[in-house]
Amino acid sequence: MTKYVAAIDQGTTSTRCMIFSHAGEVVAVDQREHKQIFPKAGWVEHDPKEVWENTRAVAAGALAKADLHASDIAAVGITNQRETAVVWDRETGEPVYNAIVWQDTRTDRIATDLGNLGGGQERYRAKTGLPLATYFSGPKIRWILDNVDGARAKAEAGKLLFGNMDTWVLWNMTGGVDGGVHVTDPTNASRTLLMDLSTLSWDADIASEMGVPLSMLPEIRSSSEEYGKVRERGALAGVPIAGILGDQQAATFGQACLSPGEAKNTYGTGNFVLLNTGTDQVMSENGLLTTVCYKIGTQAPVYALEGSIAVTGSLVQWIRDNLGMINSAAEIEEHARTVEDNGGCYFVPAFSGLFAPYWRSDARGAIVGLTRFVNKGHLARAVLEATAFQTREVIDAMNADSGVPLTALKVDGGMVGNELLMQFQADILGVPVIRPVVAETTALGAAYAAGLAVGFWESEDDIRKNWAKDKEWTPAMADDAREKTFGQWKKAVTRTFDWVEQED
Ligand SMILES: Nc1ncnc2c1ncn2[C@@H]1O[C@H](COP(=O)(O)OP(=O)(O)O)[C@@H](O)[C@H]1O
Ligand SMILES: O=P(O)(O)OC[C@H](O)CO
Repeated sequence: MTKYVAAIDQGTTSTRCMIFSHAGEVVAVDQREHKQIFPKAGWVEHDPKEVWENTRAVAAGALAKADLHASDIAAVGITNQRETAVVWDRETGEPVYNAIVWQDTRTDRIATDLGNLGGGQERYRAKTGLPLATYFSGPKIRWILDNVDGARAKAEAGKLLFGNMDTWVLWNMTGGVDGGVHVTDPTNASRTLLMDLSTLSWDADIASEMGVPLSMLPEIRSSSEEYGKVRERGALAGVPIAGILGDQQAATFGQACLSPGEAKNTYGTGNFVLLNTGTDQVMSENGLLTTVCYKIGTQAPVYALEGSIAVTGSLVQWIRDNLGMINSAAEIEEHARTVEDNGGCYFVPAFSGLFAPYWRSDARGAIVGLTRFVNKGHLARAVLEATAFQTREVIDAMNADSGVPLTALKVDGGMVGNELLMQFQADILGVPVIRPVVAETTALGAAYAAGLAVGFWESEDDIRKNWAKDKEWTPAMADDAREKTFGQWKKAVTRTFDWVEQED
């Protein structure tokens, strides 16, 4: 009997393959980073072919590290950075343009123009659960078809395919031009601005208004079922691909947030707080998204409220790569520990505008409160505190929308190894912050979706049983100090508004 399940985690900065045991323990990991391409201010691209090469390499790498063969793997799940859009030629398999990444703001004008059509903003939100913003895939597809020579004509002739990274990876893994499967799941489809949240199908009116031919769009299946088998040439040859979840929904699943009212926060390139709302679609009045949390086989879809924050861990990367202030992400904590507090300094990283709860594409980053007193340590603190303050803002919005205050927050992702940040997060929220033993919940969630489909795990109870607490941080800050510093943060945020003129 096969003893393991694999997951491909195609993230914003890297691609990983992880292999898990039945107990949900990590057996092997292989990971490769890909280039971040910044052709101009506000633009962010990835090379889809590099991502696919990395996927193949890490799949082979993880198997080799664990000394396993494809026949030891019961199923593979795919999880991915969401919204990032790839358009490729179905006959050659060649992308017609680089992948336009979720952080990219070039579609500002397209989003504004769509919003100006009759009832735009509200109509989109009511149907798709999303605000019309640069973040989502639909306007990115429109941009490619409008700007790449010959692309629109080819798309209208049925020669081009669209996919988020899940679909691009799945299509290639199942054979590409030789019979690749063109499929997505509702968690990814719900991030395009093109899917009707109630029917889980593409909305023909919106697609037509957006200028996206339906023939380009993948078939929407569930998050947990067999879509196809890995092509014979590849590592993992013949293994069923049986789970797809957008990375934030995968982390929610991997954190066993399987009942209404349970929430998690993932600290990666950005932060994403998801609250499971069960089979109810809760429409936010406070700047959150309504999204599909998961759909297991033929079961009813489960929905979530989401607070998406564009820049958190990537601010630490920026301090490392663009300023050279630290050599590694972990080093930021050492600098932050040299001081008692932020010295009055606040860093609002509105590099891609501001996402939830503001949705301001006209905002840009700002460091405020500077005096000659402020040193490297204060700046390091301000960088880490920015993540915690932004999280507090989306949790406040969530509490207001749901009417039920959160009592504890489960956390995961690359930044949760930062103890200073985790303590400050508990302080600024005023509720405990809890980290699980397996912090790789994104890949684990995709593995669970795939494993459930093939009977490797029997039910969601197996997922609950596998979850175990590693560490908990309890709030230690006085209420007045908390509200004072949070008030200063909110004031700092207003200083970033109205900075850029509309982008063409
Ligand atoms: N100890 C740390 N302190 C602060 N930030 C960290 C630390 N370790 C990693 N990070 C940040 O976490 C992010 C990586 O997290 P990860 O979950 O791997 O990201 P993603 O899946 O979004 O690519 C990076 O942006 C990095 O700067
Ligand atoms: O790849 P990550 O972990 O930065 O996640 C990106 C999100 O899916 C964007 O919505």
